[in-house]
Amino acid sequence: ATPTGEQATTTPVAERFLLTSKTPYQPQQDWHSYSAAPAGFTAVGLQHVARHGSRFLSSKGDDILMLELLALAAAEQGLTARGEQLAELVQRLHQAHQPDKYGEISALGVQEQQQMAQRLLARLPGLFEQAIAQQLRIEVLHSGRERADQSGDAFVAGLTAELPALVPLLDAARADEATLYFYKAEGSEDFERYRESDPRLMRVMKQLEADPARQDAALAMLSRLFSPAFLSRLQQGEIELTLPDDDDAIRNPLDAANVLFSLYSIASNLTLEGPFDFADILLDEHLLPLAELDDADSFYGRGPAFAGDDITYRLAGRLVADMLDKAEQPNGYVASIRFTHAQVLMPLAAFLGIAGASEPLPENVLYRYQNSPWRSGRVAPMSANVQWEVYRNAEGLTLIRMLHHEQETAFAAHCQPVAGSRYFYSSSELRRCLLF
Ligand SMILES: O=P(O)(O)O[C@H]1[C@H](OP(=O)(O)O)[C@@H](OP(=O)(O)O)[C@H](O)[C@@H](O)[C@H]1OP(=O)(O)O
Repeated sequence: ATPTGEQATTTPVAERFLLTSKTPYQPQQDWHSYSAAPAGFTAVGLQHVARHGSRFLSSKGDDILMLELLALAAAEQGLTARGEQLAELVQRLHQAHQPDKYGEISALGVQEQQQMAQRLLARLPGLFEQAIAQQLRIEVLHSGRERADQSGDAFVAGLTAELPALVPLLDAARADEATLYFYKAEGSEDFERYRESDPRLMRVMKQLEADPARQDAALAMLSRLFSPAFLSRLQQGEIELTLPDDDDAIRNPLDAANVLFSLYSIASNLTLEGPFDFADILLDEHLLPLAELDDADSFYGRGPAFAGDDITYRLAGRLVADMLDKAEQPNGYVASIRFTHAQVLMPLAAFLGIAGASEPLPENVLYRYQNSPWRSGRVAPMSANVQWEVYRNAEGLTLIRMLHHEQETAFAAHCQPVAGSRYFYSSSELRRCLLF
């Protein structure tokens, strides 16, 4: 997959971010190729925010529902040989989550975070040596949820394995819901209302689910696994599988296909616990319409969404203000490192105006892969991150260079970099162009 854009026709389907928001992390640029800071400026700080690393299923559910559907089919001799292969695979995937790995980061997730920390030290060695010499501290913040806290631990382990002298400089990790869980914290009532009942959102999601091509892909996917007799029972609404404390359910072929898509995509995060290989079971051409639906759900639910309305990303302004304040007033800290969720990294990228992550759609244009560059696999893969390197000169001017998944990235077009540079912005310009 190309970090900047996607050749719609030449990129193999498998590279079209089929794993959507479950895409494991890859750094998008080698730091050796980063542009040099303007003359007279040295790195003095880092403001970092990352999604947690690759993980297990966020909660029990999709595994249980699929096991129940497969058992129901098996009891009616309604499984094909491939369906029996799937049943064995899903059983192993379920077992890998026991006794309670739901919501935790996986071994791959630990690796992603540790290696990101090691690349940070490799690209800014002077910054951390200076911090040790001047006893500057590192603030560690997370959303309050386990996988975010675990990711902070992995990142910190990556730092201290290389530089043990950092250990006494690290604050104890603490939750900061206002900036790292804002979509659920107080003040998020308008956003909650949008998610639950906005008529535009309800309309577009209903349209996308009803799309005949998507319905056909779901049926084609399932017809490789279940007998025609069982599938028609599912189509007639004779099968209803629900969960006690979760609104996920299987009532029709699209529900079943979406549950299968969720298991297929999370398997990519569990390669070190697995392997859980869906290659013989699912075809990319059936997965693509489901990935598009999942991306649409994220685009409208926590991405740029509808042109002229910032309801889905307005609250990210709290985090941007926190990052900017701490970049300008370090108060004895060299870095703030933050660990959160896709529900923060998606709106943050929209708020910052990052190209490919911030283009909304007019209400009368439905999200499709053909008419939007937005892909959750590109905007918020696992371990997605925004890093602001803070530079200062002898006059005390503060510049910020942004990295998005470790790629040099411009802020919104209406933010002006300093003369003669593409990626370095004064903090006062960013305050003007982002927060006013
Ligand atoms: O895909 P599921 O249903 O697990 O959705 C998760 C979110 O995962 P994502 O869809 O973003 O890949 C999860 O975000 P994460 O960054 O923590 O992985 C979120 O915390 C969780 O609540 C689910 O989101 P939802 O919107 O509540 O379904």
